[in-house]
Amino acid sequence: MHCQVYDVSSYLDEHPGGDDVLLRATGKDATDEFEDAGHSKSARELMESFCIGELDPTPAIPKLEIVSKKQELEGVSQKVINLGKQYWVIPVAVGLSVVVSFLYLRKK
Ligand code: HEM
Repeated sequence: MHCQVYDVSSYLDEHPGGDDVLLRATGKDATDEFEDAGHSKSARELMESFCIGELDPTPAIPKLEIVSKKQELEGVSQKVINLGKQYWVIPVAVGLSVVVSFLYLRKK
């Protein structure tokens, strides 16, 4: 709540609002729920005795994938090989048509 972290585990049985509301707010920002309940000044003072720390406002650092130069080159050469594999049909088709036209012209 309010960028602070509270450990209310020892207060569950004593909380006048019940333990269920506290348990439901565990592990998340309960600022709105806390404010909606209209807590008194003494409740806010009591709350401070349960404060265990501050929430770190810095966003989590995204995980980066480490790719070595060698892996990168291997990826490129694999792509070229795959491309070559796909286009074997063209030279074969050209070769076949040359043979067929040669045979056809020889018959004439
Ligand atoms: C360390 C944290 C908290 C403390 C010390 C605390 C303390 C109290 C106290 C003393 C009361 C009695 C009324 C008053 O004096 O204001 C109360 C009532 C209540 N609290 Fe909390 N509270 C805490 C957190 C929360 C949270 C996180 C929620 C909601 C998720 C919550 C929900 C309520 C509700 C619903 C009531 C009943 C209000 C009513 O009957 O009108 N409290 N609390």
